[in-house]
Amino acid sequence: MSRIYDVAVIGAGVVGMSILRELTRYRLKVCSLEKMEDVAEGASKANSGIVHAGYDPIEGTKKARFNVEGNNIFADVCNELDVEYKMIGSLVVAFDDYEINVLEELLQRGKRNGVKGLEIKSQEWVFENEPNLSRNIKAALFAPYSGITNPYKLTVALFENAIQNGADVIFRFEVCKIEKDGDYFVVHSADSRFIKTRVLINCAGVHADEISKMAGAKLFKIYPRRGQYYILDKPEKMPVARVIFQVPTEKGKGILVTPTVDGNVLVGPNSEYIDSKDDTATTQEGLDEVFEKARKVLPSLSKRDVITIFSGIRATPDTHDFIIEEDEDVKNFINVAGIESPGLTASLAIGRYIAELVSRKLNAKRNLNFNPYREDIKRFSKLSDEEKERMIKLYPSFGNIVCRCELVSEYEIVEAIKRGARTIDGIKRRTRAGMGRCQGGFCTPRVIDILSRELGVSKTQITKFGKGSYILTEKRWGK
Ligand SMILES: O=P(O)(O)OC[C@H](O)CO
Ligand code: FES
Repeated sequence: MSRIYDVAVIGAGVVGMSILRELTRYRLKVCSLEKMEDVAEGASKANSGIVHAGYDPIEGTKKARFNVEGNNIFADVCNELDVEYKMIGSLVVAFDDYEINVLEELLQRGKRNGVKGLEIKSQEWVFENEPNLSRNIKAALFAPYSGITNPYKLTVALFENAIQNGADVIFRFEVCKIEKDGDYFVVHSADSRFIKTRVLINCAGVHADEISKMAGAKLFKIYPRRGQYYILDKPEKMPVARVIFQVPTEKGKGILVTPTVDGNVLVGPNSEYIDSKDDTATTQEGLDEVFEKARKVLPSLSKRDVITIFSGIRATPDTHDFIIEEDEDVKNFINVAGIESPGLTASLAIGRYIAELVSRKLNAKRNLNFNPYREDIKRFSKLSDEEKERMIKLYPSFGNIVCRCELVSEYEIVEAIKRGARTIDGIKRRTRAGMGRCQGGFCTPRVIDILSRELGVSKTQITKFGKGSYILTEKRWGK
């Protein structure tokens, strides 16, 4: 296989997919190269899903610029892509005078970064508006334009819209060598495929330092920094209405408590440097740290409500800021690296910035057929009874519930497969089948059946996330 492109993006996380989608606004042949079987397999599937206001990053940094720009456009892009985004606001809570001073610093920094609406609220205001928070809280910084989204659904939506507009995404393409051939980069995969491209963009997340080195470009280091989380069952009444942060420390923004757009409660993350870039284990120590710190803010937090735990790995750069630049020595090689928090918020603005930069560089014309709109899969759980009836008449499989915890129909699972899901996790992230209270105990075998039927492969070929993560084996004993 060999294909020739104008632009190739390495890595199909939220940043890579945002850049890819923005590139399709121009008349360019573009692709993304992804080593896994699906999009959002790295940090994009395991983070807090927070759309930050922009008071945290130091003024003048790329983090500050793209955080604020990203926040400003987030609602519009989510609207175009039919992705949930709720601007619920956030509080940073302070427990003593020292922390109240930190709130003041954050307020001033936020103003310098161009963040609107920041206010320090009194203890009374906090208790009136967030009655379940600890009575030891003395004040809080309120940011009305902070919000929440679903990070992997956003990545999927960007991917689908990029494909709709003519981009290619090549999966299972693990980049192992990058060479120059005249004006082209030749990018080789571990399984002996290659593509050629005029511009190469490095969005390889925790592996971005290795890719930059492979291209002979800037040397930097990405340190994997893990964060562990709890997800709580959907409560009858949300214990918090906003994203609740504690004051940041040198370890980051600290452990937060937030509603998710899907109606669960998310608690985490801690912050620990680890040796392996792939070590997404959770540990008792890490989870205990998360729970204790979160309980300080929300004393009613109970482990009885936990339905699952997970960890995600931040791509922390040794430069202390996002690395977003064309390489000084390797022309047409662009690093978009070290995109740790607030990377999700920044991703949409980074996409626009890079696509404009590349279009100028290649003198590309506008793609007049670009369609910014993408429609989400119709969801059984979201429709009224009349709408459900109408859908079931049109598509009988809409009336067959596969995941009873999250009320996901067979129609939704088949639709997710048509749109590119190939694994159990791919189905889970697109439909929520497996994300309910029983964590897939009931629905996973049925999802395997549907994947096997729709893809025309045996059930033993179905994986959780590709790369040998098989669920079933052939029967090898007895009759
Ligand atoms: O601890 P930080 O600063 O990396 O931030 C992690 C937050 O959960 C970001 O949403
Ligand atoms: S039935 Fe799907 S998560 Fe419980």
